[in-house]
Amino acid sequence: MQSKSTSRSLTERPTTDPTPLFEHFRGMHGSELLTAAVAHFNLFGRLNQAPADIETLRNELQLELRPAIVLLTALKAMGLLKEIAGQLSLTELAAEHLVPGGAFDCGDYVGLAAQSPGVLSMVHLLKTNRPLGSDDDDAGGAAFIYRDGMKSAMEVEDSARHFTLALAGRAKNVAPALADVVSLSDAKLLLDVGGGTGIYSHALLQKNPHLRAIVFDRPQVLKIAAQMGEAYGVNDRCEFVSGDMFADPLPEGADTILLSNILHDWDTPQCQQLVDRCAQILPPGGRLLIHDVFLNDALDGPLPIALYSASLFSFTEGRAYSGAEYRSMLEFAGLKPKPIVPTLVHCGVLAGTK
Ligand SMILES: C[S@@+](CC[C@H](N)C(=O)[O-])C[C@H]1O[C@@H](n2cnc3c(N)ncnc32)[C@H](O)[C@@H]1O
Repeated sequence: MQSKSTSRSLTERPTTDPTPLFEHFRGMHGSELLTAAVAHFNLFGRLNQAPADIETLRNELQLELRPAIVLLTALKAMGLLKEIAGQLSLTELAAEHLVPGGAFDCGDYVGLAAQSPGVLSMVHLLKTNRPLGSDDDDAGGAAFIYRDGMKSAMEVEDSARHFTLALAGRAKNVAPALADVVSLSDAKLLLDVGGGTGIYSHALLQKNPHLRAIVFDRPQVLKIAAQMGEAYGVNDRCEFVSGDMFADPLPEGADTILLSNILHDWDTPQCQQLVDRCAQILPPGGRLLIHDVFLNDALDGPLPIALYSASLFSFTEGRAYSGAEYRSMLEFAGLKPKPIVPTLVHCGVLAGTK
């Protein structure tokens, strides 16, 4: 076992900001969604006829609410659609360049990508509203999410390891920032629900020598979290508890609960269920920390978050939510939201106190 003196540090931020790398990686969803709208859904031709509200549009396009929000949010963030009093219409840019038959229409040019594998896959996902890997018997199951009855990659050692370690790349960079901006000087026990690598807990433990933590996740994932905890020298104050965050009792006694990159994996009823479950076990004065990305309250950007939302939509049953959406979940659960504090890579922390 590594001694504390040689443990790796999670208290120092990286020298350079890795955010552009994440933006380039997620940028592919921009072309997929634009091409889908132009060449598969004829969205610009349709909206050129008349403005429409989201319900009308999604009925016509045969889209459920989650894919419709993902697609329309991205197009608004690209400056192609605007929404006034609930009515979606074309911006000047889209009206001039994306309406079929227009003098300066470039739709056929965008349509060159119509049959590319990424676009076809996105169109399929938008139409079916099911995450990658979840329905195909030959696929390994959905990444990052597990609930009763679902085929999940997180239940199988190799795939759980693969997906969990992939998230370590972001966590190592962002966790020092989270530990910087969240003051846990008065906290005693942190519960990290769906903690994954546990790196956010490990950073908070390194920053707060009096703190103890419980990382709660699926059994195969916790193998990685325990190895990480050892490397970061915090396992004497960190416990690893396995369970299903929807069905099993959450470990009690924590004054602080962390939901880091969890709610964006789920649709709104599951998000509310998780926030409620966390709120129920907090003592008065306790806090729930939502560490995530945040769309504008009008669901019209920022573009990097709108494109990340498409990535979340593809892999999971969730999407990116706005601060307003999260605040209403907290308030519904009886928690008082505080202002969002940025961390890194477009993430921020929104605390709700009981
Ligand atoms: C996107 S990852 C976030 C991991 C970590 N909190 C982070 O920010 O890097 C989602 C985590 O939730 C866990 N998870 C998904 N469904 C779960 C369930 N029903 N019960 C417990 N953990 C679950 C996954 O195994 C995964 O580690």
